[in-house]
Amino acid sequence: MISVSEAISYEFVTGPDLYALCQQAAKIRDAHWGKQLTYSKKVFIPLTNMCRDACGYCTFVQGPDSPYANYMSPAEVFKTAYEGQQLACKEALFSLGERPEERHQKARELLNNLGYRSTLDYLHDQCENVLLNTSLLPHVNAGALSFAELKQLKPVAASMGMMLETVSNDLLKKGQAHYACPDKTPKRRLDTIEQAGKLDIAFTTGLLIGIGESWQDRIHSLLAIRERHLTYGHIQEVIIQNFRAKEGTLMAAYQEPDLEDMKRTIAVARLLLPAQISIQAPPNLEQEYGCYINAGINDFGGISPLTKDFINPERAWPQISSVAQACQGLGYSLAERLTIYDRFYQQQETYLTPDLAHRVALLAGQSAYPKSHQSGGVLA
Ligand SMILES: O=c1nc2n(C[C@H](O)[C@H](O)[C@H](O)CO)c3cc(O)ccc3cc-2c(=O)[nH]1
Ligand SMILES: C[C@H]1O[C@@H](n2cnc3c(N)ncnc32)[C@H](O)[C@@H]1O
Ligand code: MET
Ligand code: SF4
Repeated sequence: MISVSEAISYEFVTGPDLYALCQQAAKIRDAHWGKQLTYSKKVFIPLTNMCRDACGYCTFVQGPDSPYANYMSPAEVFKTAYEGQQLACKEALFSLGERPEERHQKARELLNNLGYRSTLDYLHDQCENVLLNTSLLPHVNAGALSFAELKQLKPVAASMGMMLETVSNDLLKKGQAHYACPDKTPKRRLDTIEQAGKLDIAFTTGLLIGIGESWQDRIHSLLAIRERHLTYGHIQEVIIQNFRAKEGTLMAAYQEPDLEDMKRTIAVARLLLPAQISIQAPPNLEQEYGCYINAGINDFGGISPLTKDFINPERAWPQISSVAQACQGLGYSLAERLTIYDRFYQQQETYLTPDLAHRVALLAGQSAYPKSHQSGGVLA
């Protein structure tokens, strides 16, 4: 693993050529993860599209005056999860806006109609709804959370996540991606990762690429994740996600990162992070997603046979068979995994309640759940 001083001084951008960098990264990936890539068969549950933040790239969010602003009802949550189960999905990905009731009267009213005062209390109970009525494992992506909130959710989610996005404070300024986003301050994001570590939650995080951050910011973001993982050992995957420009947003005309930029960032992530952390990139946000394999990813994240990617609804999921073909063309196989990686399931007393551990065991029996490839400490 590269040292901090090496990482910061390393001239990843102008230095090693992209081909050599990718080869180095792929070698580390092959040594740790073997010739197998993974994905998780999931349904997307956009519990609410209201939010107190206003990210300059987001089309998921709906303002209080929008006719589409909503909370899903318990019946809708159940229906989505149940239909997913019928299609052999094993993950219920709860992804939602952050604390809308703290900003919008409309959100308070909608929540009140459901019998709640807090979105996170409602989220907790809807994870329970999925657990009580289906075999799916909830994964919670609810943005920045406190120690108490993470602790409350731990018994009802097999894993959780939150994109760090970037450690750059510059993007909080007027006209930038994170202006007017109290939940996107690097401090709150880093604190969430830290608290999840203290609570032994198998955690997903990641970088959003091309939202105005510099190369140095990307390296510092990766190092910040690495530092916390070296303390707590809880980071299961790091997503390298490319920004997609959307009509009607502040960043509609903003340049999207190109494939080279993505490949270089993926390779750098693979070189900077411990090998046991999975590197994921979504296959629906890039036509040439097969190229990510050569840059060192070992995972494609959640793919749904039922629901669209509500955050990028115009970007359809590729067929799982097409992803498998892309893998095979490069000498890799594609296997299904669960939302919690095997390494954490192997430490179930720490990371899961007995009930969740039992459910993971049942689902693992239904899929070729990839086992951890190598043991070893967090420094592996
Ligand atoms: O379909 C999506 N899934 C997203 N996922 C889900 C992910 O694809 C998988 O469900 C997880 O890898 C399961 O382990 C996220 C999960 C997180 O914890 C944090 C951020 C994301 C972001 C997305 C996203 O933009 N679109
Ligand atoms: C779930 C995650 O999706 C990401 N996200 C939100 N909007 C976009 C976009 N336009 N392009 C790519 N990713 C996006 C954010 O980083 C959020 O945390
Ligand atoms: N609001 C959360 C975040 O931005 C998760 C969903 S984003 C559409 O991290
Ligand atoms: S990206 Fe997440 S936090 Fe930002 S506006 Fe959209 S829902 Fe809210």
